[in-house]
Amino acid sequence: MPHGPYPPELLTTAQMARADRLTIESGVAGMALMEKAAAAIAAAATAFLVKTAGRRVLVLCGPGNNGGDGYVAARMLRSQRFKVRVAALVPPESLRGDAREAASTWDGRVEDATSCDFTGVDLVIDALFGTGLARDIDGPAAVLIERLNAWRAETRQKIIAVDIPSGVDGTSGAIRGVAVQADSTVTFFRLKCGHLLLPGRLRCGAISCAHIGIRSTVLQQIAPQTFVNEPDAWGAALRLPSVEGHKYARGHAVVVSGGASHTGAARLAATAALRAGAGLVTLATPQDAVAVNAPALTSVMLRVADGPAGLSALLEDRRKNVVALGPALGVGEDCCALVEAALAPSPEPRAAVLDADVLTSFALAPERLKEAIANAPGPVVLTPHGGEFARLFHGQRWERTLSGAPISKLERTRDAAREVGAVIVFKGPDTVVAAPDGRASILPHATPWLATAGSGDVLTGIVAGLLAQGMEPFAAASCAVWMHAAAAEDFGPGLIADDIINHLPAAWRRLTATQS
Ligand SMILES: NC(=O)C1=CN([C@@H]2O[C@H](COP(=O)(O)OP(=O)(O)OC[C@H]3O[C@@H](n4cnc5c(N)ncnc54)[C@H](OP(=O)(O)O)[C@@H]3O)[C@@H](O)[C@H]2O)[C@@H](O)CC1
Ligand SMILES: [K+]
Repeated sequence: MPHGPYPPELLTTAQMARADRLTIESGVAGMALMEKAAAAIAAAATAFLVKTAGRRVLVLCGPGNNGGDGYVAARMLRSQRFKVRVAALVPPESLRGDAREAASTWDGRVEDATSCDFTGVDLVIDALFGTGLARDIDGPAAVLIERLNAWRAETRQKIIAVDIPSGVDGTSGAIRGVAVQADSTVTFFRLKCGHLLLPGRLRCGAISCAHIGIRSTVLQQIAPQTFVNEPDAWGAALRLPSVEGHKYARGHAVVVSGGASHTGAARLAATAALRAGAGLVTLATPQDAVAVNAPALTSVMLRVADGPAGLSALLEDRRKNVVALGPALGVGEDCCALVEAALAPSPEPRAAVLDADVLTSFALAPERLKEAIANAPGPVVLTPHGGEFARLFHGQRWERTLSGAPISKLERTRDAAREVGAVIVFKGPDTVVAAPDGRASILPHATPWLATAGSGDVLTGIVAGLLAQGMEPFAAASCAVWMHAAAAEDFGPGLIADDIINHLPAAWRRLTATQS
C-alpha cells in the first residue's frame, strides 16, 4: 500500500517527460538525473538487503531510460559488494542517448533477460519499462514478466520497481498486457496518476518518491491539475470554527429522508453533516416517517416536508444553505421532482449534494439533471459509485481511445464533471474527485473496511457539512473523501458506517494537526 504523505501534484507520463525535458534544457545533464534516480533505487535495495541479510541482486533492464536507471543502480550496488547480475531485453549496444551512456558504465556481463534464471536471487530490480511504456507488452517481454511474477509468488522474494512496475500505464493505472507485481516502487520528482489509480496501485507495493534534481518550479509551466487527495491539496480552503462564531455562521444543512421504512440512510447522512461541522442540520421527513425519525434523533432537527412542495417550502428559509438528497429516497419520478425542487432557483446561494437513488433516477434522463444543475442556485456535488456512474454517464463507457490508449477513471470523472457541470466524487478504493474546471484529486489509500452498508450515506453527509461551512466545492468534496477514509482508518477492522461518524473527531484532530 502507498505510504504518504507525497508531494501534492500528480503527473501524467507526458507531463513527467516534460519535467525531465525542461530540467535538461535548463542545463542539468540527463545523466545527472539518472545518477540520482539510480542512487535512490540503490539506497532502497541496500536497505532491503541489509534488513534481510540478502546479497544477490538481479537487475532487469529494458530498452529505454528506465533500463538506464537499472544499469547505473547495478553499478552502485556492486560497488557496495553485493553480488549483482544484469539481464537486458535488448543488447546494450542497441541503446540510445542517456540509456546507452548509462549502460556503458556497467562493465560486467549482460545476460539475455528473456532466458535468465532467477534461482538464488534475493532481490530483483525491475527496470524494464517506466514512463515510456507506449503499448501493450507482448512476446518475450510479456513471458519474462509472467515468469518474474511466478518466481515472486513461489519464493516470496521481493521486487523493487524503478519508477513504476513495468506494464503499468503511468497515466491511467491500466495494465498494458501484463505488469510486474512489485513490493515497492521508487518513483522520481512526483507520483504519476497511475501510481494511485487501480489496478496500477495494487502492483506498486509501498511507493516512495525521490528527489532527483528536478526543481518544482518546472510545474509552473506544466500546470498540473491532478492532486494527491491529502490535506496539502485543499487545507487552505478549510473553514475552522472561529472563537467569535455562532452556529449560524457554520451553515444549515438539510438532508431529505426516505419514507417510513427507508429512513436510516438519511439519518446517517444528517449526523455525519453535523460531525463534519455544519452549525445546524435538519432532516426533512415525509409525514409518514415522522414517527420513525423523531425518536432516533437528538442533535439533528426534524421538519416535515412532503413531496416537492413541502421541500420547496422548507428551503424558503434562506439560512438553509445546503441540501443533500439521494440516500434511500427511492428511484423514480418522485425522486426526480424532489431534486428539481431542491435545485430550483433561489435568491440566496444554496449548494446541493446528490447521491444514490437520485443518480439512478436520472439515469434515463441525464439531460434533465444537467439542466437542473445549470439553473441551481449554487454548486452541486454528485457522489456516484461505479454502478451509478456507469448508469448516469453511459455515454462514457469506453475504456480505450481509438488508438488503444486506456481512458482512466480519472479522465472519465473529469469528462463527466465538465459535461454535467458539477463536482463529481467517483467512489471506490481509488476515489476520484473532479471539478468542471478540470481540477481532480485521487485518494491515495482507503481501508477495504470502508466498503460497508451506509458508508456512502455518511460521505454524502460529510460533503454537505463542509459545504454548509462555505468551503469551496472541489475542496469540500476532496476533504470529505479524505476525512471519511481517515475516520475509517482510525477505527480499523470491523468498521460499520456509524463508526465512521463517531471517528470523525479523530479525522478532525489529524487534520488540524496538519494545519498548525
Ligand atoms: N532523462 C530522463 O528523461 C530521465 C528518465 N528517467 C527514467 O527514464 C524512464 C523513462 O524513459 P523512456 O522515456 O526512455 O522510457 P522507458 O520507460 O524506459 O521505455 C521506453 C522504451 O521502451 C519501448 N517500449 C515502450 N512500450 C513498449 C512495449 N509495450 N513493448 C516493448 N517495448 C516498449 C520503447 O520503444 P519504442 O516505443 O521507442 O519503440 C522505448 O525503447 C523513467 O521511467 C525513469 O525511470 C530517470 O532516469 C530520470 C531522468
Ligand atoms: K519499471
